[in-house]
Amino acid sequence: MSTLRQPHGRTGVERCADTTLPTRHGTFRLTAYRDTAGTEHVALSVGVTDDHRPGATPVVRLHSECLTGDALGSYRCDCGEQLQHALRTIAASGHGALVYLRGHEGRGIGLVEKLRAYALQDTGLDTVDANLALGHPADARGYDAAAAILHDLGLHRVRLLSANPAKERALRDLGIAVVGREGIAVRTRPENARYLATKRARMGHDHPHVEDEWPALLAGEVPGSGQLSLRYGDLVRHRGPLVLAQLGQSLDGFIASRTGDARFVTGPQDREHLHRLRALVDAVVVGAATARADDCRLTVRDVAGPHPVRVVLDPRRTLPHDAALLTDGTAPTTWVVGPGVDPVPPPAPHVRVVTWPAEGVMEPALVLSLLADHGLHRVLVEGGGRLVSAFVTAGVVDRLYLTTAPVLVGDGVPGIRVGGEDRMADALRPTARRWLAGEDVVTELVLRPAPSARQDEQVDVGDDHAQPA
Ligand SMILES: Nc1nc2c(ncn2[C@@H]2O[C@H](COP(=O)(O)OP(=O)(O)OP(=O)(O)O)[C@@H](O)[C@H]2O)c(=O)[nH]1
Ligand SMILES: [Zn+2]
Repeated sequence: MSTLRQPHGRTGVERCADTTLPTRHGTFRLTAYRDTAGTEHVALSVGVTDDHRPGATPVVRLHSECLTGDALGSYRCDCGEQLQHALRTIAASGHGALVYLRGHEGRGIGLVEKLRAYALQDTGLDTVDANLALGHPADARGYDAAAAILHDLGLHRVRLLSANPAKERALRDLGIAVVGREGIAVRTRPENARYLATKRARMGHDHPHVEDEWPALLAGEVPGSGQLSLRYGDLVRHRGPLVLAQLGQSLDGFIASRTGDARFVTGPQDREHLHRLRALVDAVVVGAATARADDCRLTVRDVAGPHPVRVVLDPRRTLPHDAALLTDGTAPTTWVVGPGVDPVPPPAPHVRVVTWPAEGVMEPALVLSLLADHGLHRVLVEGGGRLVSAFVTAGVVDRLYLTTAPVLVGDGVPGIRVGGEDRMADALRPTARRWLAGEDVVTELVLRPAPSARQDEQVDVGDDHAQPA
């Protein structure tokens, strides 16, 4: 196996080994190359065979080696997350390749020089000026070997995963037809914010960042394959009524202590996630007991976005008149009360009182149809545990977001409870995706798959270890 490929550029490559590599994203074909300068590279591919069958345009990533980011998990750059993200995207596409380019370390200046550049950045220089101060170009990378590898694999026409227009231009010049290019948006962290900003401001990078992704999602678009798009894209794409439910509970299944103290079971990242869900729905629904206990406002504060209508289900009219939902006019409140006398004094102008026609339980399906009558079709059921459990048990919830915090409460207000089964095999085990939110784990359970939904339980939606930037 030793074909020398030198079709367009100066540097050619020789294919040296062909094997497989099982990874967390699935098993890739792993092809090793040595270029004419002696540098060794690898390509991880799926659905790429030597008989070069035509098909959908493959997804390709040219990944520049970054020891600190890829192997050591550095947050100074976004390489590690981009690498995992790209492998996942390529695996999910079923047809594509990631070319891992050695010799590109530090944008081609090498590891030691990159670390010297880091030291200069510690004194205030940005990533471009640090390179220049060391006598290097801002970017010393070449893509001849990458193009030769793509040609060798039969990938002459590609969709490129990159925010760097220079990579696209280089590949075009080397005979690869780039029919699309899409950046990989990863979360900006305090540690890499300046680096990412410099890449955009001084190096022509043009990919959406999480900060840019969110406004697009709010506007009803799913901008690429960034973390937020993966997490919330399905909700944005969803047409028609949508019912979400959310609970944050301890590992042993409680949403509050036995005195009702619920501050705070889960951490700030879960709160941010909850606020994103709120911003993506028309209405949030809580039970009166929760509204009383937490005196919650149910508005969107941790992220940008519109406030949903706040709906409180209060069959016995127990919500006090000074409850935040009745006094804070930031967002409209719909107070659904059981039959009886009208509230005295009359509620504030932002409160609409809706009288439930019957005494007793407010059936979830009927609550949803009442909300639909008021134009509220996308609904988030937020608590407490009994209300969320009732909606889940009634089979009306599309997705349940259950966040578990590494805390043991022992006794308290129960979180999710569904009807038990005798046999484990009969237990509710829906399709699930999960991600870390700081210390907590968010699990998304798809209780009612949308007809067109992808089976994407393998999708890695990224972890939030850092505080929201
Ligand atoms: N010299 C230098 N290199 C860096 C620095 N930070 C990251 N790198 C290197 O930059 C390379 C990655 O390039 P980036 O500019 O982050 O991204 P890109 O490959 O141009 O664009 P994408 O395709 O969108 O990822 C890796 O080889 C890193 O080692 C730095 O501060 N100085
Ligand atoms: Zn890096």
